[in-house]
Formats: sequence, structure tokens, C-alpha cells
Amino acid sequence: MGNFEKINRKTSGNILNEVILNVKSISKSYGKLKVIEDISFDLSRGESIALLGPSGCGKTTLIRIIAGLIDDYEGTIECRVQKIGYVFQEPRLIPWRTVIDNLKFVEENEERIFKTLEALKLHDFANFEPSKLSGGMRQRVNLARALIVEPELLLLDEPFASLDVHLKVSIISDIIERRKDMNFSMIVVTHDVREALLLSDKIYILSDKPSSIIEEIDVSSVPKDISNPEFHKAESQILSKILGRWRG
Ligand SMILES: Nc1ncnc2c1ncn2[C@@H]1O[C@H](COP(=O)(O)OP(=O)(O)OP(=O)(O)O)[C@@H](O)[C@H]1O
Repeated sequence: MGNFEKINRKTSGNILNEVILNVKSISKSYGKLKVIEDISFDLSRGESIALLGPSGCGKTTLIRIIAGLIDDYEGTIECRVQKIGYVFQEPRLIPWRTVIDNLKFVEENEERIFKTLEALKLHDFANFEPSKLSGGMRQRVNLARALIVEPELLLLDEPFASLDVHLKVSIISDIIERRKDMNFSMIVVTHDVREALLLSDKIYILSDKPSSIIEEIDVSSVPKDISNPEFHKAESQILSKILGRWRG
């Protein structure tokens, strides 16, 4: 299913600033529609980046290329890690199986399952079917399923799009906590400046399609706290950069 001929996977040690993903000159068209134009960036071990772009600019396409789910593209992806977790836009849970049985598909070890459920405040819902959960809980289960494999790289495709702001912030803080514990690298694609700022060390601003990187912003020193004035300052600076450049 993936593009494992083009993706050159190598094992490596845990070296500081070690590049684990090299995305080089990626372009992609669907027939005559060019959606991605010459995108390149590197991702280091433990680093988190956001690809911030307007609706329909090709974010899902790009992250699916990186995940190995799309194989007809130009350019190369070199990925040096094996364990990749992927959280899709919509929760993809098996509706007739309980939370725990959904997780057993990817991890048999019950102790590890319960540890993850606990960390994501899902332990009281282990025996619920997805339809009995709220949208936020379902998205948490989705996240649990991606984290349970102890990924070295977590790919998030606008996973909070359907959630209200409180749920969004609460799940984002869970991800930040899990990252502190597990030190995985992360790529989040989003059109939401706040999400990008909260979740990443570096933001790549994408243009409308055909999508290319128009700016790279280091946000590692911005406090990950929406009540902090520094956060608001950074948010409005980024908003002013994208205003007028995205068609909206
Ligand atoms: N399989 C496909 N075949 C043809 N066109 C496609 C296909 N997948 C996506 N597209 C088109 O490519 C463009 C980019 O789509 P994509 O879903 O990658 O963008 P996006 O930035 O993730 O969008 P959104 O923010 O709305 O989720 C859109 O115009 C879409 O209609």
C-alpha cells in the first residue's frame, strides 16, 4: 500500500539533531491539477513541525505522501525511523468493537493498553463502543491507537478540526505531555494558527495550491499557553503574515 520503494528506511542511533526525515523537492499533481510544488524540509529526532496552509492547499496529500500512503509523486522522502503513528482527520474506529478491542488491533499487551488509556484519561471508557463516546473522546481513542505503538514519528492530519476549543486545547495538552514522556518527533498539518503554535517548534507556512513553503518560523521560544500575552503576540504576527496570502 505504501511507497516503500521510494522511501528509504534506515535504522540509526539516538544522535542529537539527527535528521530522521528528509523531504526533498516533493511535487504532486492529480491529473492536470497541481497541488504540491517543490516542497523540501528536514525533521530532526524529537522535533515538532507544523505545516500551516489554507483549506484545500494539499496538506493531506503531503502528509499521506510522507506516511507512504501515496506513491505517485515527484521528489524523494528519506525516513530513518520505523515506528510511525498516524492520526487521521476523522476517527477511524471499528464501530462494533469496544475501545479496548479497537486498541488490541495494534497492541496485544494489556498492561501497555491500560497505561495509554490512563495517560489519555480514557480508562473509564475501556469497554465503551465508539458510538457511546463523544467526538472528543473518539479522537482521544484515535490518538491512543497512534501512541500505543510508541512511535518515533507522529503524523497528525488536522485531528481537531471537528472539536470545540476546550476539547482541542485539552487534547493538545495531552499530546504535549506525551511528547515530554516519549520524545517522539511530530508533523502536524493544519489551517489553524493556534494549533500550529501550540504543537510545534517550527512552522512552515504553505501557499494556496499549488502549495509551496512561503515562510519558515521558529516558534520554539513561544510559551505553549493561550493565556500568555507572548502567545497572543506570536499568533497575531503569524495571522498578519498569512492575511492576503491565503485566498480564504
Ligand atoms: N484523490 C484525489 N483525486 C483528485 N483530486 C484530489 C484527490 N485528493 C485530493 N484532491 C484535490 O487536491 C487538492 C488538495 O487536497 P488535500 O485534501 O490534499 O488538501 P487539504 O489542504 O488537506 O484540504 P483540507 O484543508 O480541506 O482538508 C484539493 O483540490 C482536492 O480536491
